[in-house]
Amino acid sequence: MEYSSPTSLLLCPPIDLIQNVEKDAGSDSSSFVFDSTHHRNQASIPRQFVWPASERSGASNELQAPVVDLDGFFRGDRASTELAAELVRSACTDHGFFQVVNHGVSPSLVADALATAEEFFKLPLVHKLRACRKPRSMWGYTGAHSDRFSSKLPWKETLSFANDGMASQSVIPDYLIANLGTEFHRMGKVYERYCKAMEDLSLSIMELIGISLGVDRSHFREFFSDGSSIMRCNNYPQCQEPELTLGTGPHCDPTSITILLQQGDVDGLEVFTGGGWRLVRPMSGAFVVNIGDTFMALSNGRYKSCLHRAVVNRIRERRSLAFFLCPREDRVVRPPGCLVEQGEARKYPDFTWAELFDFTQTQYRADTRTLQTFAQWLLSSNTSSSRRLCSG
Ligand SMILES: C=C1C[C@]23C[C@@]1(O)CC[C@H]2[C@]1(C)CCC[C@@](C)(C(=O)O)[C@H]1[C@@H]3C(=O)O
Ligand SMILES: O=C(O)CCC(=O)C(=O)O
Ligand SMILES: [Fe+2]
Repeated sequence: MEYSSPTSLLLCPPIDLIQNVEKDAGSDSSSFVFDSTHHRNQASIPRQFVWPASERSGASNELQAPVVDLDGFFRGDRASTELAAELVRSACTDHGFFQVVNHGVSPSLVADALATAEEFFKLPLVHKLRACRKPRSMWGYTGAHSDRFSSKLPWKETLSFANDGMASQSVIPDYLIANLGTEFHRMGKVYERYCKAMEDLSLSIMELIGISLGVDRSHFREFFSDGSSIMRCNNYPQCQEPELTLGTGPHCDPTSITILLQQGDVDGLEVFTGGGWRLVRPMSGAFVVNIGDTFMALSNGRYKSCLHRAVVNRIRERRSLAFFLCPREDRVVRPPGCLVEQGEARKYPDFTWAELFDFTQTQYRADTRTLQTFAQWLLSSNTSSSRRLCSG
C-alpha cells in the first residue's frame, strides 16, 4: 500500500465530527520547524508543545504487562501454547498490553536497528529534512508533526517506512539512498531485515491471538498475511519542561497490533488502565505488544485497544521502534461469525484499513476516541450503513 492520497468515499463527513485536525494552511505556525538541538537548549519550550493539564497528569504506578514466552508455541508444545494463549486472552480482555520474550528476533538485529536510528536522528536537521515526509505519505522524517498540527505538538521526531511485504525488493534501501545518499544503504538493509522480522513475528502473534479467541488458528494469520504495515522509529529528545508536554499524546493505535521496542533503560511508555496512567518499564529482550482499534473491531470489541502515551524527561533522550501491523488496504474489517454470538449486535461497522488510515491523516488526529468517532462518522456519512453492520 502506498499510503498516498486515497480516492475515498469519505470526503464529505458531517462537519461536527471534524474536530481535532487543526493545521490550517497559512496559519502563523505553519513555518514552525522543530530542531531539537536548538529547542532543548532554550529556557522554556515553545507554546505549541504545551499540552492541557488534564492530558498530562503523572503516572501513579507500574503496569506489569504479562510476559508471554513464545518458545513453547514456536516448538508446537501444546501445554505451553495453551498457557501463552491464556495470558494473551486475559491481557487483551483487560487492557490489551502484553510483552513477548523468546520471540526469535536476533538481539544483534535489534541492537543494529536501534544504533542506526540513533545515527540517523543525530544528523543535522538539514540533512534529516532531505527525507522529510510528503503530505499524506507514510514515508519519511517528521519533526514534532509540525507540518500537520499547530498545537499540542509531540516532543519527538519520527522516521517512518511503509511496509507492504515488499521489503525483499529493496524499497527501504532505495528510499533512503534516493533521499539521503548512498551511505544510507546499510541503514536501509538493517530496516529491511527488521521489518521482515516484525512481519514474521506479528503473524505468529496473530496465530496465537486466534487460538486465544477460539477462532481457527490460521484465520487472523491469513487475514494479515498480505498486510501493509508501518514501521516507525521514534526519537524523544531531552526536554527542559517535561511536565508541560508529551512525547506522544494519549491515543489508541488505529492499527491492528503494535510491536514496540523500548530502547535500553529509559522509561516513557504509559498505559491508562484501572483509572490511572501506569508505566510499562522497558524489559531487556522483550517487545511490548498492544491491540489497536482495527483489531478491537475485528474481535467485535472482545480485545481492548487501550489508551497509551509516551512521556519525556529532562535527562535522557529516548528511542523506540514501533511496528504497526495493518491489513491490506482494501480488506473488509469484519469479525468472524464465531465472535458475534447469535442475537448479539455488531459493535463496529465494516470498514477498510484504507478508510480508517485516511480518517487519521485527513480528518481526525488519532486520540482517545478515534475508533468511536470513525464508526459514528461512517454510519452517518454513508447511505449503506445497514450493510456495514450485517453479521454475514
Ligand atoms: C495510522 C497511524 C497514525 C499514527 C501512526 C500510525 O501508524 C499508528 C499510530 C498513530 C499515532 C502514533 C497515534 C498518536 C498520534 C499520532 C499523530 C502521532 O503522535 O504520531 C499518530 C500517527 C499519525 O501519524 O497520525
Ligand atoms: O514510544 C513509545 O513508547 C510509544 C509510541 C506510540 O505509542 C506510538 O508510536 O504509537
Ligand atoms: Fe501508540
